[in-house]
Amino acid sequence: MVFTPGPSDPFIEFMRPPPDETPAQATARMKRELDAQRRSDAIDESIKRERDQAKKDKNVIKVLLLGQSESGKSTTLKNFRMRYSRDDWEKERNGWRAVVQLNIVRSITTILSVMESELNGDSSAQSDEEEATLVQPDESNDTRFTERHQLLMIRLAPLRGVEAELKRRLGAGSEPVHPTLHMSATPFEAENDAVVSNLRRASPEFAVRSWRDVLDPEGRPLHTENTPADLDSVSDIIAGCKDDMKALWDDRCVRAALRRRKLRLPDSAGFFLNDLDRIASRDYVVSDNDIVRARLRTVGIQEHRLRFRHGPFDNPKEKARKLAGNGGYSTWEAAVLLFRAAWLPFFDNVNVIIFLSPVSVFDQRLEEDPRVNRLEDSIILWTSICQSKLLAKTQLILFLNKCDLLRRKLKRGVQVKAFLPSYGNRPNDVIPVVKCATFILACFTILWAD
Ligand SMILES: Nc1nc2c(ncn2[C@@H]2O[C@H](COP(=O)(O)OP(=O)(O)OP(=O)(O)O)[C@@H](O)[C@H]2O)c(=O)[nH]1
Ligand SMILES: [Mg+2]
Repeated sequence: MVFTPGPSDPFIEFMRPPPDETPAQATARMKRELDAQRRSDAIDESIKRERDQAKKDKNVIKVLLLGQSESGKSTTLKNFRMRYSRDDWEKERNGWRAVVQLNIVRSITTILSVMESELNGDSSAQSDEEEATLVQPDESNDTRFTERHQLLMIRLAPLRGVEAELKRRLGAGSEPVHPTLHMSATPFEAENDAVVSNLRRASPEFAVRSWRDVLDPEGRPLHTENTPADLDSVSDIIAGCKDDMKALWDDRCVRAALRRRKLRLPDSAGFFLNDLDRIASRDYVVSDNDIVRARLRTVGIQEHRLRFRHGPFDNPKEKARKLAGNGGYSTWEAAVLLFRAAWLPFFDNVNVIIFLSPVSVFDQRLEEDPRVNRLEDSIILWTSICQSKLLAKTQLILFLNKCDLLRRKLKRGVQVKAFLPSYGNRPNDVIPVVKCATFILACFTILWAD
């Protein structure tokens, strides 16, 4: 629309074409005016779009899921998506098959490596006080490996190739990630990376930037070279090894060797060896529970949009207002951040932070920095978050998870005070341990609330 001033407009004199204007000059002038008008319309349009977006954003809650590696960020997000983003969940279901298969194969190859070390006479992990209490009374020389075990190892050797193949496929969509400076055990500020650089060691765990990169909308791994026949060949080998895998996992010599090396596979991420009958078959169908339990280390930033009929954190009054006001939906934007040094830029405009702190890790050390106790690392991270001025208006939510693993660990007789002397003589039970962790972590929120 071209602007035409009215006769009383003071600008009319400026806008009036010169009396001696030639037809060519008139055409050029009109083109200039049209261009100027187009630019002006475009600016108006963009202002309108921004206003509309700002109105929509009022209903968007920005949430960050934070926590150390293996704290359960991806699992928490999966639980939300399973419930609130069911269509996408269903589309990705088959894509998880390769991840579960990789989890199984990885457990088996871990066992094979332990057997190799034992047969080569490599010394097992140093025994300590805890381990001494865990050694079975009947554990003796008859738990040594024999020719039968060697035969099992030979028959299961093809699984090493399957592991490499599955990694190649899953990595193809997202480029596997190698540990870097930013994966260190530090608070999230980057300058602390230098402190632990000399202690860093390579992490053996396969990782991808985002699980969405490896699951296409059709529910199959993204890698274009993967044909259904390729996928079937992996399933065939795994199905063919089922009985041997079961024999390996049920073997008492194997269990004894794992105990000697302090490897508790059932408590480790992505453990599926008790489900071999169901999973190691050609027609395996991935269940919801399998997806939630499947372990795929993610080291990138993932952003997801979830729509809630009413927000998960709404109070009843707010809920009623939303139901009346905008059709009852609010959007929850979740980002899972992993590199600690990458957290800071995302703190701007974030409404909620859900911080995951596993309580079962009091006796574990970080893989990326074996100096650091995992529970202490969680406390350091949480403190950094509570102290951040950028988060002064952000709601902080603390999830203490992995209580089931804590219960199992305490039941086995592992003593909290052996790892955290300050725990003192409090009872070695789940509730007191969780209360104690809550107390310590809550202290920081209160301390820095001002
Ligand atoms: N038993 C038990 N396992 C859990 C719980 N929460 C998470 N897990 C498992 O812990 C493992 C690690 O969880 P993830 O969600 O992958 O952890 P993450 O924080 O995303 O880890 P990174 O991707 O390495 O940063 C997975 O195998 C989960 O199934 C829990 O409450 N109990
Ligand atoms: Mg993850």
